[in-house]
Amino acid sequence: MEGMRPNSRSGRHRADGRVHIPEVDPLFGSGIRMTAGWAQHDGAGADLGFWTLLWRLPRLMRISFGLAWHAGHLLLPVAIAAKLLAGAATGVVLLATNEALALLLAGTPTVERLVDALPVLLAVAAGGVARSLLSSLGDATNGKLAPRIDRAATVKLLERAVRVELVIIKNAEFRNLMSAAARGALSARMVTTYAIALVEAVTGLVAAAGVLTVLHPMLMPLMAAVTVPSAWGAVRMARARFTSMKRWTELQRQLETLSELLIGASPAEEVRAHRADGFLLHHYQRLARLSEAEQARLAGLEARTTLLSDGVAGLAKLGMYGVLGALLVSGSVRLAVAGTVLIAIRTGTHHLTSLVSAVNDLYEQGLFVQDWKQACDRAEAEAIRGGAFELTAPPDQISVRDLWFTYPNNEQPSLAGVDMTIRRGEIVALVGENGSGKTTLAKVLVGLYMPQAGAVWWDGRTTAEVDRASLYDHVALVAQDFVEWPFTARVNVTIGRATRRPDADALDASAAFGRADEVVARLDAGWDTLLAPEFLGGTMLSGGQWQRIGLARAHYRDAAVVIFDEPTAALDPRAEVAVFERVSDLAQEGRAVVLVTHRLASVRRADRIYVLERGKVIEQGTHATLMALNGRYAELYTLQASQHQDPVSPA
Ligand SMILES: Nc1ncnc2c1ncn2[C@@H]1O[C@H](COP(=O)(O)OP(=O)(O)OP(=O)(O)O)[C@@H](O)[C@H]1O
Repeated sequence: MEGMRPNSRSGRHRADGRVHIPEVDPLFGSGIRMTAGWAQHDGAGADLGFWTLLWRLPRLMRISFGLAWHAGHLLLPVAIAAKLLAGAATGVVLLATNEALALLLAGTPTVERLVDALPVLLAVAAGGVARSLLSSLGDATNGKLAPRIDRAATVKLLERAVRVELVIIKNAEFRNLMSAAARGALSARMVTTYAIALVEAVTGLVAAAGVLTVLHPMLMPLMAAVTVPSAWGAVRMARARFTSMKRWTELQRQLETLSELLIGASPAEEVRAHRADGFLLHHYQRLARLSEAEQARLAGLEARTTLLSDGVAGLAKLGMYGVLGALLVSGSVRLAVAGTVLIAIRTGTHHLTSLVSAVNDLYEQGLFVQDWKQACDRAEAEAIRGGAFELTAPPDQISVRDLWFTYPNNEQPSLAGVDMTIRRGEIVALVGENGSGKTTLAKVLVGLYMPQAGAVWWDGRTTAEVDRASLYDHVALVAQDFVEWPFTARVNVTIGRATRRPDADALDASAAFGRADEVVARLDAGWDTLLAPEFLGGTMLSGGQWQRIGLARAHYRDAAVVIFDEPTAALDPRAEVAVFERVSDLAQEGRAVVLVTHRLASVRRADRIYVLERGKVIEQGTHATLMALNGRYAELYTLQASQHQDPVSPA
């Protein structure tokens, strides 16, 4: 337990700030909470005293207010001003009430006295109406502002995230920050909502306290004595709810995971065939009971806290009545003032309770907004910063010299001193065992990753010198894990070059290249079929059908440098042969083709083959020279070829 500090019975905070649930769950081990960035602030307020929260609030609110100003300009000041004026109206209503009571209770009630009190009574009513109108104006303005903040925060995060270097966006720590930031974008609107509620609570409280002080200096401490127990109850319950939420959120996520597994489409086959349904349902019930127990515990605590705070407040009220009575008897206050005091104390208690809960909510949501800010700043700092040189024409040759590349958090380099060259009109094949660095090399070649040492030359410029967007303009990529866009078949191909004007001939040619024409012909709505079974009317494609669509997309991109990373892994033999023939055509048309594959029969036609092992090129040459060399390539090739021969029958 070194490096931990006790927090609650349900969990401990480690020195690194992550939550550790001590009980080991039979399904989730020590909990899934620790992996999710957004979960780290849930219940954050539970660790701090109320005054510490108050002290840290302005810094958190500054970020949200900046965003609110950017999203809605005057809307936030208008909402705050409306709530301030509503608070002032509360003060006016209290003072007018006091006047009215003074007039009405000055002696035995008569019609004249009532008539005299009428203007003041009208002022009480008008003040009440004004307060409601102003408060509603504040709420309506905030209602207009909140979705704008939402959009502004989310769009800012998306715009920045999409420009981040690939190596960073794939990093686990950055992914956690992004997941917290996505939640923070939603929290930004809540911070302003709670801040406006806070303004209303503070002004209401100040109005009540101010009126009491004006009436008699002794009355303000009286209100404090009556409201403090309620405030204590509110703080205690807010804290208890936070602490409980830690456990509840954890259980809730586990329950959601189980219910997704039970009703989800992708695990459905295995859930049935392996009869996992009973197992999953049993654990769902078990965890749901835990969640129920936690909620029941909280309800019990709430009841006890309310009882205690109400009891103490009752005693305080008794004392207050005693003091009020003494003041009345001694003639220090009039009967009318005593009536106003009771109303003011009720108003003050209400606003104090709202204030406490607004501060708690503000702090917790503010932490998420801080994550959003941090993620936006980090994304900006990690944005792709290419050189200034615009690559208007495609390169004639790409070459790498003594190239070294190590992924962040890896100790071993994935590329260690690689030399290679590819020219337009050539097919270069990268082969080697799993993890030898083929995919990494292909990505470094086209500027998706930047080498730590050595350089990738696109003609006379390195990838670091050129503007990266202009470089990507000349690249088409069929990645191993190519994207299955949840859009129509047409968009799935044309997104390869979304800026191109619709061109039916080009679309047909690309479909023919990847043999996607056969796939589209079988779709109910042809090119307009939605390829996303998760949406109504969507269709599901097989792995090989998707691969054909991916190939068509790369062709539609019409780029001079084409990377094929295992382009035929899911294709049937006929489609595979056809695709490899068309890959040769691409080279003959003057493109530079990099082919990463384990199907060695298909690399025989390559102009050069590079054999990689642990990030190094160990052999290179044509198929014929490598076979003659009788090294690793020849060994792998012979091994694969032998799979196609009939087994020798035992004599
Ligand atoms: N995003 C990543 N983060 C960290 N390490 C990575 C990442 N991608 C690859 N690696 C590591 O880099 C090395 C080379 O991986 P690479 O994907 O380039 O191999 P490959 O030759 O293409 O393998 P395969 O034939 O299995 O596709 C491996 O050791 C792998 O673990």
